[in-house]
Amino acid sequence: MGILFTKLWRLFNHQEHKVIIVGLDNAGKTTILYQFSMNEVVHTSPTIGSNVEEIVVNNTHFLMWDIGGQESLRSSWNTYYTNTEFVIVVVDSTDRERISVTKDELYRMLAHEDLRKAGLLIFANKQDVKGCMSVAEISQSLQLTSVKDHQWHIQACCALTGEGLCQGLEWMMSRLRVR
Ligand SMILES: Nc1nc2c(ncn2[C@@H]2O[C@H](COP(=O)(O)OP(=O)(O)OP(=O)(O)O)[C@@H](O)[C@H]2O)c(=O)[nH]1
Ligand SMILES: [Mg+2]
Repeated sequence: MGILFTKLWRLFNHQEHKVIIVGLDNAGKTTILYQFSMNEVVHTSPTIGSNVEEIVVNNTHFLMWDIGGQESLRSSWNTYYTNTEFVIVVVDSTDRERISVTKDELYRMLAHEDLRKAGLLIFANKQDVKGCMSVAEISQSLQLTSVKDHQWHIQACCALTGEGLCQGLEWMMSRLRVR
């Protein structure tokens, strides 16, 4: 009875799932947010603060916060963590020099109490650029197999064409279904 009630409540309640999109500056976070919300590539400039959009997929509502990734802004990412159900980390797959910085930021985030239950989706973005890091390379650099206390998934994508973005969303939806 309890489970049935919970499922019915979710069905009619249009519960919103909070998502934060983080990653280093220039990774493609804002481009991804507007591909999700408008289905087009917008002209971006570095985000100071954040952008927020509601994305509805098959009656599932996500409230997505895209947060500026410049170094000076990263210390305030934690002000967005409360009630976050999914963290999307966007990686610029062409940026080999800074993948270790992404790794440090990733583990700092995962250790935060407010993100204890959050799922982790990693977008390996800019796959259109020749010579970029593959999903396997990024997984290894980020040591994703050592992440045991969060559900995680890594997805190759190109925010300019939208390729791979839907698969990322589908993974989030699949996590919601098994709850
Ligand atoms: N080639 C290529 N360029 C991309 C892709 N996604 C984003 N870009 C470009 O990367 C640049 C940065 O994109 P943004 O979306 O502004 O990056 P951001 O992560 O929001 O950056 P901050 O707001 O500074 O944290 C822009 O010039 C985008 O057009 C992609 O998949 N491929
Ligand atoms: Mg931005």
